[in-house]
Amino acid sequence: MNSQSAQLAPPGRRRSISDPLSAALLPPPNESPEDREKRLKAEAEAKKRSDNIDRMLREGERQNRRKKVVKVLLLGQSESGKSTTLKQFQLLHAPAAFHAERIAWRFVIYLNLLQSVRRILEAISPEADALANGLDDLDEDDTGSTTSIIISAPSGSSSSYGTQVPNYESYRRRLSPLVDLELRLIQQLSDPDDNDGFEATHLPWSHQQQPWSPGGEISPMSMNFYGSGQPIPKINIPSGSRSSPASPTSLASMSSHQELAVPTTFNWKKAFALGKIQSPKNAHSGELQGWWEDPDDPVHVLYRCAPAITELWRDPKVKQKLVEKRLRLEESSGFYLDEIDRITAKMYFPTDDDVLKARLKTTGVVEHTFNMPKNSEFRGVEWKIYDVGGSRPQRHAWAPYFDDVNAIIFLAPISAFDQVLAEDSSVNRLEDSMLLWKSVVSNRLLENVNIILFLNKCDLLKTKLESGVRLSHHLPAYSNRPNDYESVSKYFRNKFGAVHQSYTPNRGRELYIHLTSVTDTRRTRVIIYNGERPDFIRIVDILTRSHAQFVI
Ligand SMILES: Nc1nc2c(ncn2[C@@H]2O[C@H](COP(=O)(O)OP(=O)(O)OP(=O)(O)O)[C@@H](O)[C@H]2O)c(=O)[nH]1
Ligand SMILES: [Mg+2]
Repeated sequence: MNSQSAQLAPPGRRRSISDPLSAALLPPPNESPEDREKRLKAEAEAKKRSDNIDRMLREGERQNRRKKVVKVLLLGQSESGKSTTLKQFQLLHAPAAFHAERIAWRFVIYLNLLQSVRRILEAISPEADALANGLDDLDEDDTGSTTSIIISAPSGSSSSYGTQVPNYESYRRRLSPLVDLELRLIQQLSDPDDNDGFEATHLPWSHQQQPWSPGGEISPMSMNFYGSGQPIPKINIPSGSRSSPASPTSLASMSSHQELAVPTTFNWKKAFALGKIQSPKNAHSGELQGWWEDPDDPVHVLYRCAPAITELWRDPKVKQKLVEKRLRLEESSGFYLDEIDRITAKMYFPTDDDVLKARLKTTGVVEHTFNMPKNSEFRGVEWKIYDVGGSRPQRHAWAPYFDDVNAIIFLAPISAFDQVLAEDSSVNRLEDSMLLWKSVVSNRLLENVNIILFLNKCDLLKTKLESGVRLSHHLPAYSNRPNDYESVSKYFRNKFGAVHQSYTPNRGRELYIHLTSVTDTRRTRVIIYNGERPDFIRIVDILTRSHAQFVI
């Protein structure tokens, strides 16, 4: 019996018979040799199972210890390209999910197109001319906005200028169904549970608010911009024609600077993910039944209005008017006017590039998690990327994320040197970016955070400079330096670098600066991740090797 119990006792452990558990585990005194054999076999199997579980637990622990989370915060003013950068991360690390969501962007793209059309109609309205003529003492150079030209006037104040202005009434009439369509799309894209669908676009804004500076003052920067600090008149013209069915609550009363922003609480991508595709309609032919067969789908109105939109956009007189008003729609967010036929086609399905170009303002903070690919040297690393709203009323939501962030990608759209903020037309966009940059780099909470600076929208900067817009007209300090892309981009690189150098509380911090166009997938991919260990991957490398606090 003793030898049996010795045999049963796990190696290295002594059992006392007074221990009730040991006593219970002892074999029955009258155990037959067959029973003993069965018992020993069962015990061996149980031990094997238990060892397996132990092994799995140990492996899980090991993996957990190895698993690292890198938290990246996307910062920058509104329309700087944060959400677009996030889309590029999605495209790189979760392409299947990105592609599955493409169809949901169809409505946003339609809305972007409709907004471009509305802005043209506003610009060519006789009321706009009447008002512009009344404001001829306004210095043209001081109104340097390309995306915030907001034209409006008391309704009905048109006729005395009617003879001098080409009659665009036919455009208004033919395009009037788009007014209602825009309203309908906004309602659909807003949270259906939220009756006040426009809420997110109407956040209160105080002129006293600083670009963002918790606990830090904003001092005047060395860059001074013509036009900043000078209020630019905002005038509202009802965009609908007299025959428009628009109601007082319709978009006609929503001026063009008011952007739709979908609340982060509303999962609109899921709501629109599948559209109305039911496939196949006919099992034999494989023919698809889709939204284009739904007479209520927005595509039908767009399809019918497409010839008029094309005519409007190509009309030389309209083009001239846009030039006069310096409304460069090609540079504005969500520009699809060069592809009207494709976008308004009944079976239009957004491409990757269409989604990257789509504009939907962010409110709140959106978190996305990506795992590094299994075959990469950083397998096991989890990225958490936070995309925040960049307009001034949204910036208060940034600070809580500063505590445990590992890297910041700061986006400054350097093409915006001649534009003003949508939320405050007295502030030059580049000046705002500079102030924001200074606030971020000088922040003590962020002193050990790696910073990557994307000087973004370089494609637009190049086009703008090539079209003859001079940086020195908006930034006197640039003086008579060459107005070409190389010189200007180098100048901005040095300026932003110098601000970091002067204000960082951590002189040892390396700053990574890239000239980017984040709508360009190929180039952005090279910056974010490629086989040649770009800066970005060097940062991940440093983070994953050296910071114990990233281990969960
Ligand atoms: N041509 C061009 N367009 C860009 C570039 N980066 C962003 N855009 C476009 O600019 C618009 C604004 O970009 P978003 O990514 O929505 O800007 P954001 O910083 O997220 O803005 P908020 O959400 O308001 O804070 C979108 O229509 C983008 O497609 C760029 O480098 N070049
Ligand atoms: Mg955004």
